[in-house]
Amino acid sequence: MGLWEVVLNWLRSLFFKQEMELSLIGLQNAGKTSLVNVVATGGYSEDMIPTVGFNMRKVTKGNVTIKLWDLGGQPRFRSMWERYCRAVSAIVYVVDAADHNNLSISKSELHDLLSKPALSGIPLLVLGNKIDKAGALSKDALTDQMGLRSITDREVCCYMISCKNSTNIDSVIDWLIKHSKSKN
Ligand SMILES: Nc1nc2c(ncn2[C@@H]2O[C@H](COP(=O)(O)OP(=O)(O)OP(=O)(O)O)[C@@H](O)[C@H]2O)c(=O)[nH]1
Ligand SMILES: [Mg+2]
Repeated sequence: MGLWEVVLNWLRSLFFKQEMELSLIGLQNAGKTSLVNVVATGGYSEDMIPTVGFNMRKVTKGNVTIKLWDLGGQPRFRSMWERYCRAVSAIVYVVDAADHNNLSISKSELHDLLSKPALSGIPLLVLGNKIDKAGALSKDALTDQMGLRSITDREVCCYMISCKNSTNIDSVIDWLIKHSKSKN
């Protein structure tokens, strides 16, 4: 990119809204819909209804409008994950870091998804959620158990978060905004 183009893009970003599209993926009960609520309104509830199919939400942060596809994580909805990931700027994969019993299935669903040719190269943000719970894994342990070091064909980033306590939600939003800009 030439200098003139960089300056133009910067000027454009000051005056025009940018849009990005994201998909939120992960097993049922991981906290995907809770994350959408926390990012959109800051609200958190224990009393959540499992997502049937998918929901679409638009959230505006600064001059970036983020279109979020919040997908259902139950087994019957997993076959549609790939379809909703094809056009996105990034895939956000949410894991319940305190649910040790479901980690290996979460890992295999993630690696299955990433093996789809249509999704090659799409940046991946893995979020270990529920770190407020006793027994939640550390980032290192989660990285290990999810096999994240073996993913070398795309940019991979991992944060440990709590939707309940709003821990690290700012870092997530910063990462998302950064990836919307690099796309334009
Ligand atoms: N302790 C704790 N519980 C959380 C946190 N985030 C979400 N939960 C709880 O986890 C449960 C499931 O949350 P959802 O956001 O509905 O999970 P989901 O991934 O959207 O589930 P599906 O829509 O079925 O795929 C709810 O009872 C939430 O209150 C967190 O950070 N800490
Ligand atoms: Mg949901």
